[in-house]
Amino acid sequence: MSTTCVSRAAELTVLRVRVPGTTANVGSGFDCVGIALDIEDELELELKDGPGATTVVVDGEGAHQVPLDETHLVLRSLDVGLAEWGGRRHAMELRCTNRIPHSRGLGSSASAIVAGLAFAWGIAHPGLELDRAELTRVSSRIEGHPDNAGAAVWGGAILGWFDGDDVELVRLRVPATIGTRVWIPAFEVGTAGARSVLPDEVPRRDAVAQAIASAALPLALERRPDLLLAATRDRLHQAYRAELMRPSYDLVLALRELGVPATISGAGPTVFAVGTQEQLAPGDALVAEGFARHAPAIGGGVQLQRLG
Ligand SMILES: Nc1ncnc2c1ncn2[C@@H]1O[C@H](COP(=O)(O)OP(=O)(O)OP(=O)(O)O)[C@@H](O)[C@H]1O
Ligand SMILES: N[C@@H](CCO)C(=O)O
Repeated sequence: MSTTCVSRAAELTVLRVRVPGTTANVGSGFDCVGIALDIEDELELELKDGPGATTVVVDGEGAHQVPLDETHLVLRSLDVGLAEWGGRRHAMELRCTNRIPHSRGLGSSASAIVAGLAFAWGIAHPGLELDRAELTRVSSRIEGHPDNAGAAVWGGAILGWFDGDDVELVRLRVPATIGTRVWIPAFEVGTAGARSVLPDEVPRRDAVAQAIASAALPLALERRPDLLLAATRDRLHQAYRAELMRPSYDLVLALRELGVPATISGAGPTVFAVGTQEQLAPGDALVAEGFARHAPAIGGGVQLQRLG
């Protein structure tokens, strides 16, 4: 078994992964709706012969913050993938060009996890296409919920949830007439902290309102943009997190007041909006100081390429 893995890995030189950032929740779809965005990290893993040390080189977002050793999230996820699918660690160099901002609600951690798992798949199964269902299962287990991870794996928009240890995932067909906007602030909010302020129980009227909005959300994204403002209305998480990201929460309220289907992206503090050009236009005219506004296309899923 180990002989097979050594000879397989020795045929590989460099694996390249491109992975999109993602927005989660889209308002009412807490922990289950995600959309990939065309803001991509690009990573290369150079495999060297035999065992030995791993070096990590990071450019771009998080370059001076992420660890450059075995605790790097991509390497930790790669190890989980190798334990799942077989294959062993060689000496290697990991090179990351990061464009997804960290701790802003654009799914950077899920993307790093998916990238590490895609490398592991490439080592364990050279020549085989990525098994996206497997990647979704393992990345969602590491991340804890499938919204960001599922969207990073498959691209486009997804609805995903745990069914025991498995993940049920439905790909949503969002028409090309639907666009997105993100307003990215300079400050960061960690996901763990943003989850810790959520209550364990909510009033029944909020639960009912959330059920109605989240039931309408896939329909609104696929073919009823006129429902997007109502379907993205949240009663479960955004208001509870407002004090952690007051400027973002206020911007969401101002945009929604103008009819723009705006939400907090993931656990924040980026603000996200989705809709037709007509629905998004009032937001483009709004001055939002302290935020960098972008109009990313809806992104594709993780890609694994073998070079040499
Ligand atoms: N490309 C990366 N390489 C290494 N570590 C990363 C990378 N991206 C994220 N991380 C780790 O994940 C942390 C950010 O994760 P966190 O879950 O707080 O935010 P997020 O994933 O950007 O946002 P959200 O989950 O709300 O969309 C970073 O501080 C860093 O430790
Ligand atoms: N659904 C998650 C996304 C962040 O990982 C949350 O809002 O906490």
